[in-house]
Amino acid sequence: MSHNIKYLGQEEAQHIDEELFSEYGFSVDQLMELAGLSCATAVTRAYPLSSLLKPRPSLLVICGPGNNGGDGLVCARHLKLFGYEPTVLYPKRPNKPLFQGLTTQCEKMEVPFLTEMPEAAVIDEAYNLVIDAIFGFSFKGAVREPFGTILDTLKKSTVPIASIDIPSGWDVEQGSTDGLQPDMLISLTAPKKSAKLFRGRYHFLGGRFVPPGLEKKYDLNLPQYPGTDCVLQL
Ligand SMILES: NC(=O)C1=CN([C@@H]2O[C@H](COP(=O)(O)OP(=O)(O)OC[C@H]3O[C@@H](n4cnc5c(N)ncnc54)[C@H](OP(=O)(O)O)[C@@H]3O)[C@@H](O)[C@H]2O)[C@H](O)CC1
Ligand SMILES: [K+]
Repeated sequence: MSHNIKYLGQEEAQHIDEELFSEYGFSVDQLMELAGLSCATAVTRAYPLSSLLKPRPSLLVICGPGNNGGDGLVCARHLKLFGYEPTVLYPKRPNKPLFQGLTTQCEKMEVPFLTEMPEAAVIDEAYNLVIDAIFGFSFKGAVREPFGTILDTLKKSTVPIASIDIPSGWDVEQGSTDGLQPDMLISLTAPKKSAKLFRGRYHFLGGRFVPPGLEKKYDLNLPQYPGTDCVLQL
């Protein structure tokens, strides 16, 4: 789609996020729910149940320690409601009611949690898709464990990866030459600068919650979402 949508720098993305909470009155769990629902919906568009190659509609959702990981938990819960079989790996869990609640919600939805990262060959055998909810727009510096090992394993796996907001391990603005190469990217609010280097098949925009004043202030120039859809293919 040809549209002059703005690609955000890291600080700009963080400022927009802060303003949504401070000036515009949203709460984190509200936006996370909408972001995660967008991600689950985008996955159903790119990988409908009928297109999956394995007999069971199994997905592996890997969640990191920040809000990107929270989006992943919400996404997993909605994908379960949509008929998929997500399994979650959540190795570093923040001690905060928001994330504890999202974890309980997944458990009550009978979404299994793994205790360790499977080998690449096991992932290839068991899952149709990996959802990468490890790092979002606050990622900085060299990857720290256990996520370095997790990302190395993902690079060895041949299962397609759908990344939420940023391919994890990529610099938010500069990307990465030897990093993950996801098949899908779901940009939230607006794409980040590194999204220009995305070479996968599906780029979706989600997070249909931006008030007009904020869109104008940051010149986001967002495309119009069709009808009542919460996602848009870019
Ligand atoms: N406005 C929106 O569009 C919304 C987007 N949402 C999602 O939120 C993320 C951004 O969430 P945030 O919590 O700010 O940050 P991250 O999830 O990217 O990650 C922060 C945690 O990651 C750890 N971290 C950072 N760098 C490294 C590294 N090099 N190695 C290992 N770990 C790293 C960091 O750890 P600390 O040690 O510093 O604690 C953080 O814990 C955005 O991308 C969207 O997905 C919201 O859901 C809704 C609004
Ligand atoms: K990610």
